[in-house]
Parts: sequence; C-alpha cells; structure tokens
Amino acid sequence: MIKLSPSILTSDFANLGAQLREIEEAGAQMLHLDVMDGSFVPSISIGLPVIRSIRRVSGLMFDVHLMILEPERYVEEFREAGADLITVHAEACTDLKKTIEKIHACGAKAGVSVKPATPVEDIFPILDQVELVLVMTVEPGFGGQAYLESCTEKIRVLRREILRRGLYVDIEVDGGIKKDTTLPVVLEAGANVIVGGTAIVNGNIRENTEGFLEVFRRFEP
Ligand SMILES: O=C(CO)[C@@H](O)[C@H](O)COP(=O)(O)O
Repeated sequence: MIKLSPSILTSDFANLGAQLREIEEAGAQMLHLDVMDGSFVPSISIGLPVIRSIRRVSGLMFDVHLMILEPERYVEEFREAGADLITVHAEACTDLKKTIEKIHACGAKAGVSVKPATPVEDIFPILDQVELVLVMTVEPGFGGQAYLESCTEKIRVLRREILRRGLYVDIEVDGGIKKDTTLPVVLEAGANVIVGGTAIVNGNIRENTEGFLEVFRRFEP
C-alpha cells in the first residue's frame, strides 16, 4: 500500500492543531516529524515537547525522522513522546545495528535513512532488520528544495534488492516531491511511503492531500 506522510516542517505552527486535523481528515495515513539538532544538519526544528503535545490530538502514525547526531541517546524519549516509527541516519549513528535494536526494544518500528551522497548499498547489511528505508531526495535540513534527480536510481536499486531478498521493507522518500512531476517518478521507481512538505502543508491542505492520493491510486496494484 502507498502511504502519505505529510511533513509539518513548514507548517504555520501558530495554527498547528487545525492543520493536523485537516491532514488527518483529508486521508493521510502518517505524520512526518522532522527533528533537527543544528549539528547533523544546519537547522534546528521541533523536539520532544511538540511531539508529546500533538500526540494528544492526533491518531496518525507518527513517523519521526531524527536528523541528529548519535540518535541512540534519545530513542526511548522519542518513543515515550509518541513515535510509532523512529528513523535514524546511517551517517549519524555510532553503532547502527545497536541503535536499531534499541528502537525495537522500546516497541517502535525502525527506519534507517541515507543522505543523497550516501550509497544505498551501505545499508544492505542491515536491510533485513528494519521496517523502512528513507531515501533523502534533497540534502536534509530545509523544506522547499528541489528534488535531486540522482536519487531516483537509488530508489530503483533498493526496491530491486528488497524484492530479490523477499523482504517486506517500506521505501520512503523525502524532499522535493511534487504531485505532477516528481511524485510519479518516485512511485515508478518503487517508493511506497511519500513525504510531502511544502506541496501538502502550504496552501489548501485538503486539496493537496487529495491530489497526492489520486496519483497513488494510479500506481496501486
Ligand atoms: O526532512 C526534510 C528536509 O530535511 C523534509 O521532510 C522537508 O520537510 C520536505 O519538504 P519538501 O521538500 O517536501 O518541501
């Protein structure tokens, strides 16, 4: 199944409750929460208090993307705050395998992410230990950037490897996904969890969400 995970990074935070309701009512299945530390990536975004607060008002699956150094230090806290899926960067972990084990031990699903310059083959050794791989299709740090074409082949290679090994691993893509241009490209390449940032939350959330879901239907078996 293809799922939509809207990112609230560029939301109007003064109006977040209403925006979350719109996202949920329009039919998105997940909520993508970008946590940035100002070290692994240049920006600082939201953290534990915001996730705890919105957990009380949202029934969506919380897809927490940790763009922080040594994320293993905070795994339990993000789980307690409400994360259902915790994704860490392969480039940011001291010991990726142990971090994945820690995520599972606290009852969350585990995801691993790679930046655009990191070969997707780097995570093949732990592919059977995660529920999701997040292929960054922009340099992590900011919303509203242009999709990097070089990432399409990474999605294809990853989907091929997952099929070859008979695994059930979701492929999530994040960055520069637009309904009429890059969305069909990533779906064709094999992605099945789609993060939409500015293309969903900026403007009419309901129409934007419905537009994405309509394209999904064209790619569903
Ligand atoms: O993690 C990030 C950026 O680092 C994202 O989740 C952005 O929020 C995506 O925004 P768009 O590129 O879709 O506008």
